[in-house]
Amino acid sequence: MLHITMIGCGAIGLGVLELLEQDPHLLVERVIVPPGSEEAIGQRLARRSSPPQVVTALPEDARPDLLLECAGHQALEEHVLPALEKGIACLIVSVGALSQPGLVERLEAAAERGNTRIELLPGAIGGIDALSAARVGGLDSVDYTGRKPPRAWKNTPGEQACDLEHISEATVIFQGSAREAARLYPRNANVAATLSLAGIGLDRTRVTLIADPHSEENVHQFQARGAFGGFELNLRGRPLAANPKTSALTVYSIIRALGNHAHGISI
Ligand SMILES: NC(=O)C1=CN([C@@H]2O[C@H](COP(=O)(O)OP(=O)(O)OC[C@H]3O[C@@H](n4cnc5c(N)ncnc54)[C@H](OP(=O)(O)O)[C@@H]3O)[C@@H](O)[C@H]2O)C=CC1
Ligand SMILES: O=C([O-])CC(=O)C(=O)O
Repeated sequence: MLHITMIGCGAIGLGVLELLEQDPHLLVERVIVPPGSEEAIGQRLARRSSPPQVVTALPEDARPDLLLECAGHQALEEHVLPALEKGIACLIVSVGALSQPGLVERLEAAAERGNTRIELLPGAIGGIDALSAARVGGLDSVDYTGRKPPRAWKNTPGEQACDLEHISEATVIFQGSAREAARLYPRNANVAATLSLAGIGLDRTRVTLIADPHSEENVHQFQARGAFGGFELNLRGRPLAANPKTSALTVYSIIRALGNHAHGISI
């Protein structure tokens, strides 16, 4: 059985706990939450059959088999970097954090010193295997469009770009590089960052973000061109009820990745 510590217990974290109850090979034994929320989250988890321990940092002597991040960009600096140094393998979904200059190099160096690995999960998007394979032959362009209902852009700079409550047509709220998208939209542009890191980088990947009052889904589209040929993907993700910014596929992507670590066959 693999022992997992999970960072963050919000929409994704609760979804992961729910689904892992079915799998005897995987146990979330501990969750790391922000200081001040231990009691509320502890009470929420107490109803579960085997509730994880709730802490605000990884205990000094703890050595989980895997550390799973589903908290937000800040958690990489706070929890993932020190865990890698200690030799703990980490899986992350807040991939947009890697747009911060120097963080990729620091994560890589920490993993090397700890003789371990950090895995960037595909989360809400698919096709990362094909895109990163295509990169080997050379890529000319990758263009990404993220389209979500207006409620998914609340508390983002999208509020300054348009009147989210009253738009009647699909409205472009951002156009620029994936690096800029990930910085301005940390909770909505992790897919843009993932595509960039698999493809032609954060500065060359062109991103368009759209608030669309006619969409009930989080739609992720990209086109890639290169020596391999061409590739288009259009993924219509169902948002999680607990967080309209986040697609349900992100939870399933985590379950798949954890299963691949625990089971005899990985796919
Ligand atoms: N790769 C992908 O495709 C996707 C990636 N994501 C990433 O996953 C993250 C989580 O998504 P989701 O679950 O929907 O968000 P939620 O806001 O529902 O949950 C995040 C939880 O993590 C907690 N948290 C925040 N910072 C820390 C920290 N430093 N240490 C421990 N806990 C922390 C939050 O606490 P509090 O509310 O008190 O701040 C909250 O309870 C997103 O912020 C985004 O970065 C999301 C969707 C897709
Ligand atoms: O869950 C999604 O649809 C994608 C998302 O939020 C992100 O890219 O950060």
